[in-house]
Amino acid sequence: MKLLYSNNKTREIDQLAAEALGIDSFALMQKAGAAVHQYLDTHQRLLVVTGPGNNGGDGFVVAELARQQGQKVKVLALQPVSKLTGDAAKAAAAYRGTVIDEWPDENFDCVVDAIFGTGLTREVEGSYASIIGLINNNEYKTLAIDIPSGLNGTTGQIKGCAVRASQTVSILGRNTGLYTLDGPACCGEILFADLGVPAVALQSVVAEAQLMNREKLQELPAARANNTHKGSFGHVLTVGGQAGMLGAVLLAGRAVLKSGAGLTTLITDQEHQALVPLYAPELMVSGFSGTSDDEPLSAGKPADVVVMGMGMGQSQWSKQLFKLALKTPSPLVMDADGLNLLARSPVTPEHLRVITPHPREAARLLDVSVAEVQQNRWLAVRQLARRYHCVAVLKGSGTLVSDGEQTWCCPFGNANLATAGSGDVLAGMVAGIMAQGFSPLSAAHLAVLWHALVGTHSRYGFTMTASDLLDDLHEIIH
Ligand SMILES: NC(=O)C1=CN([C@@H]2O[C@H](COP(=O)(O)OP(=O)(O)OC[C@H]3O[C@@H](n4cnc5c(N)ncnc54)[C@H](OP(=O)(O)O)[C@@H]3O)[C@@H](O)[C@H]2O)[C@@H](O)CC1
Ligand SMILES: [K+]
Repeated sequence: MKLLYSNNKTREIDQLAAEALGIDSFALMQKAGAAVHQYLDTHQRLLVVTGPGNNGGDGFVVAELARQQGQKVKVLALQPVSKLTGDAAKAAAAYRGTVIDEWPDENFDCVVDAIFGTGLTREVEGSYASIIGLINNNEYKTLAIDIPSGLNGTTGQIKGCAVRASQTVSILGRNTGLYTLDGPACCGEILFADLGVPAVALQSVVAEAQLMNREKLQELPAARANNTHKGSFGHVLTVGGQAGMLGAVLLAGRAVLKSGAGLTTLITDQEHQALVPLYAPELMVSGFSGTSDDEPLSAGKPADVVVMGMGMGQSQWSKQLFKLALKTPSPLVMDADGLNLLARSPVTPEHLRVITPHPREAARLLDVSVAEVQQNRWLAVRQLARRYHCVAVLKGSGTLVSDGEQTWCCPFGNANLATAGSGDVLAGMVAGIMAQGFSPLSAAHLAVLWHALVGTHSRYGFTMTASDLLDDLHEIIH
C-alpha cells in the first residue's frame, strides 16, 4: 500500500521517523542523503545544485558521499554557505569538496537538484529560475531530491518554473504533488527511500490518498462459470448521442461490453437507430424522439446501470433525456454533457453513483474556476464526491477517484490518452464493470486503472485512437 501525503504531513512524518530511529534531524538528513546517493553511484561527474533549506542540506550530504567515493563532484550553491542555518549549515560544513556560485562551463553525467523540497513557499523567480532553466536545457540526466524544485509538493502545481527531472527520489513520505497535475511531467521516474523506518511508526499520520496499484486488476474475473449467460453479467443503458453525435455513445456502448457486461442498449437520437447495428452489431439500440411521452429508459425491467451524457449535448432533446434519467431507479454513471446538465439541475438524483468530470466539467459542478480545481485537485475530487453524494473521478494527469473519504490516485496513463473519445470509453468501462456487481468505488478505480494502463502501453503510442484503446483492453488483463 503506497500512501500519499501533503507537505504538512510529510513534515510530521520526518519527526516521527527520527523518533522511531532514535536519531536527530541531522542524522536523518545524512540517512536521506545516503539513500539518494545510492541512485547516483554509477555517475562519475556530478553537479549538485543546492538551495537555501534542508533540501540543499540533503544535496551537500550527497556531494560529500560522492566525493568520498572518488566521484568528481561540484556543488553549485545558490544560497551562499555562510547564510545557511541549522542542519543545512551542518551538512555544508561537513562537505570537503568544491563549491561554486555560477553555472560551470564543463560536462557532467548527472545534475542533482537540491534547490527546494517541501519548503517551497512561493513562485520561483530571479537567479533560481535562471538556474532551473539551465538545468532543464542541458542534456544530462537530472535527479531531483524529494521533489523537483519549483513543484508544489502538495498540489502538483508548478510555481513559476520547475525542474524537469529524469528521476525523483521521494524521501520518507510520498508527496501527493508528485502524482497529479504537473507532478508526473516534472518527476520522471519516481524512486522511494523509506530510510528503514517501519510503516507502523508512521501510521498515526493521516494520508491524503493511496496510489493505485496494478494488482487491483486481478479482481476482474479471469474466467467465468460455464452455466452463465449474457444476463448474468448485467444490462447497461448507454444514453447519449444527440443528432449527429453518434460516435461518443457508440464508443461508450462498446466499452460497456468490452469491459465484460453482458448486454447494453444505446438510447440515442432516433435518427441514429438504423446506423448503430452497421457500426456495432453487438449493441442494441432504442431511438429517442425527444418528446415527453417517449420513455425509452423506463421500458421493461430496470437496467443494472445507466451511463449517460456522452455526446448528449445540451439541447431540448438532451434536457428531456436527462429528466427521464433522473426518474429511473437504476444506478447512474454521469459523464460529459450529463455533467453539464447536472451542474444546472436543482436536484441531484438519489441514484447517482459515479461522475467522471474533466477539470472544466468539475469546475462547473463545483461552481468555481478551472484554475481553482487544478490548484488543489485532491480537495476538488473530495468536494465533488461530497456535494453529489457519489464517487467522483477527476480526470487529467494523475486521475483521482474519491468517495469523499478515501481517495485514490492513478500513477499510470500518459498523453496517449488525450484523444477524442477516450473519456467516453472510460465512462462505458465504469458502467460495464459496475453492471457485473462491483461497487461504484471499485468499478471507478478498476476502470481508471485499466484505461490508463492500456493507454500507456498502447502499441500505437500517440497515434492511438479511442477505438484502438477498446481493441487493446484485453491485453492488460491477459
Ligand atoms: N525535516 C527533516 O527531518 C528532513 C528533511 N529533509 C529534506 O528537507 C526538505 C525540506 O526542507 P525545508 O523545510 O528546509 O525546505 P526547503 O524545500 O529546503 O526550502 C526552504 C527554503 O527555501 C526558501 N524558499 C521557499 N520558496 C522559495 C522561493 N520560491 N524562492 C526562494 N526561496 C524560497 C525558504 O525561504 P522562506 O520561505 O523561509 O523565506 C527556505 O529558506 C525536504 O524536502 C527534504 O529534502 C530530509 O533531509 C529528511 C529529513
Ligand atoms: K529538489
